[in-house]
Amino acid sequence: MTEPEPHTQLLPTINTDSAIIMGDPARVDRSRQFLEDVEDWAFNREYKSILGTYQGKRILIMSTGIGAPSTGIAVEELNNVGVKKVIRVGSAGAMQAGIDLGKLIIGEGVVRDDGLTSKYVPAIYPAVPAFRLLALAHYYAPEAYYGIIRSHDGFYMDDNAKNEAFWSAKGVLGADMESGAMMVIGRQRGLETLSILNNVVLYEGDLAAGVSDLTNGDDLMAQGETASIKLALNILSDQSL
Ligand SMILES: O=P(O)(O)O[C@H]1O[C@H](CO)[C@@H](O)[C@H]1O
Ligand SMILES: O=c1cc[nH]c(=O)[nH]1
Repeated sequence: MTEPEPHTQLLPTINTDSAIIMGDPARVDRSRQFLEDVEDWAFNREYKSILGTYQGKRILIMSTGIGAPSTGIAVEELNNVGVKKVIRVGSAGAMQAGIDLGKLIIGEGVVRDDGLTSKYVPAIYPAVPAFRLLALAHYYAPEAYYGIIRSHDGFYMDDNAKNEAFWSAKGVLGADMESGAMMVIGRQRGLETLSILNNVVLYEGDLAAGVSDLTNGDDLMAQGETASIKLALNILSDQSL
């Protein structure tokens, strides 16, 4: 008998090639309302998973916890059970002035400022999304902000302001902690990936306060979260895939 994956508890009997991942297990619960025929799958460590259908397409939604290592495990275990397309629906801090709260930032590529992915492939290897998924994002959400994002490892770093000023000046749009790992490891395993981020911190705003506002359901951020989940569902259920 096939054993469940050790961390996510997934099995090939999830019977879908498409998954949405997100850091926060509570966001998985908030995603239920958009699916039909919802089935709880597992909740082990930080990995909470549900299955359901959206416009006839069966889709897995699963949390990964925070950061590259736990996301790397999630991507590996998704691959082990037959998932081929993964979209991250995360939160981010804006790195350019003028990107309002709740606006969507979609990565055309990621600055790999994490510790894990260079253990897979050298740092000169690009972290990029799948063109097919990115093209569908443009179709369903032409108004989103598209560009380079930065995935980092340290939320409470003494040199945050300096690093953000540096990468902002290079044109980076927003920061998260998982997109780079998902894209690099996903690409190594032959998966198609995309990252859709809901802005929860204005550029040069208070990082911790922004994340708390998301937890407390601030209106603009809640709307951004809903928009990001629906966009991922529309892409993964598109007939062209
Ligand atoms: O809201 P999630 O998906 O967890 O994403 C962002 O929020 C967390 C930090 O507060 C990090 O995981 C970051 O990438
Ligand atoms: O600024 C932010 C906000 C959320 N998550 C991050 O990684 N950075």
